[in-house]
Amino acid sequence: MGGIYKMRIIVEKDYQAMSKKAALMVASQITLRPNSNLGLATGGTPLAMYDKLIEMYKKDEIDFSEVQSFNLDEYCGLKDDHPNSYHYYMYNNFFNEINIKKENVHIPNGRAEDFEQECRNYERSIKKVRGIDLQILGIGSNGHIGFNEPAESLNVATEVVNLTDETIEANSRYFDSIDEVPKKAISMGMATILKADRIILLASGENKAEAIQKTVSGKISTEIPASLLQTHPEITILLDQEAASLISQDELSADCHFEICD
Ligand SMILES: N[C@@H]1[C@@H](O)[C@H](O)[C@@H](COP(=O)(O)O)O[C@@H]1O
Repeated sequence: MGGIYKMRIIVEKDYQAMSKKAALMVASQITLRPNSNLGLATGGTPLAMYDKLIEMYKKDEIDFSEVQSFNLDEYCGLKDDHPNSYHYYMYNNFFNEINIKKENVHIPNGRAEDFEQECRNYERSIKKVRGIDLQILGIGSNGHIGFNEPAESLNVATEVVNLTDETIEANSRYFDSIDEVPKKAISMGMATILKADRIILLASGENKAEAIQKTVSGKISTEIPASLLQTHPEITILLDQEAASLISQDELSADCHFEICD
């Protein structure tokens, strides 16, 4: 079989090399389609990718003027200018340094008066632009993507979600204390994510190795939400060596492409 359904796993030697490759992939997408719709992620992992994209923009190698962006998620209850809100993160780490138009930036409103309406509107705003061309994802150490936490069933569309204790604890490293971490967030659902034409999942470091091993293992479980990515026709898993350290090549499904870069 030619195998159009092929998961690509690319292992780069370290975090910087992984981030550079991710930035090049995003840049190619924008070069091919200047009015691309990008799905964007927060967290520590994509920070160096954003830095590299800023560098490329400053060298006139990419133009974001026609790009639309859609963030995966936002905490409920934090003001946009709270240093831990994903609004603040995106402007502070990326948007303020590039020429994306403010009206083309979409981030769920974690302080909406009517959350259900906000979630429906968010889904509608993605549909209105004919969907996401390229979705960037990180992964939680429990296998979550966006804020789709391990559970018996997962949300299809954008919804308000309860964060698990594990996620609250993991994300408390960005807050002054664990009590300050919001307990709820708005997150794109699994179908919202899986509808993207292309997906790149980034993971770096040993603490992601187990989640990555389960994500690519050839089995799907709602207890590892990222494992559903194995059903996507255009998925690239971009890793550093530590994050890839528990992958056993025998476990990978036959149509998986595995590549180790020097
Ligand atoms: N909702 C975000 C995810 O989108 C992100 O992938 C994850 C991992 O974050 P980090 O990259 O900091 O490990 O954290 C948060 O929970």
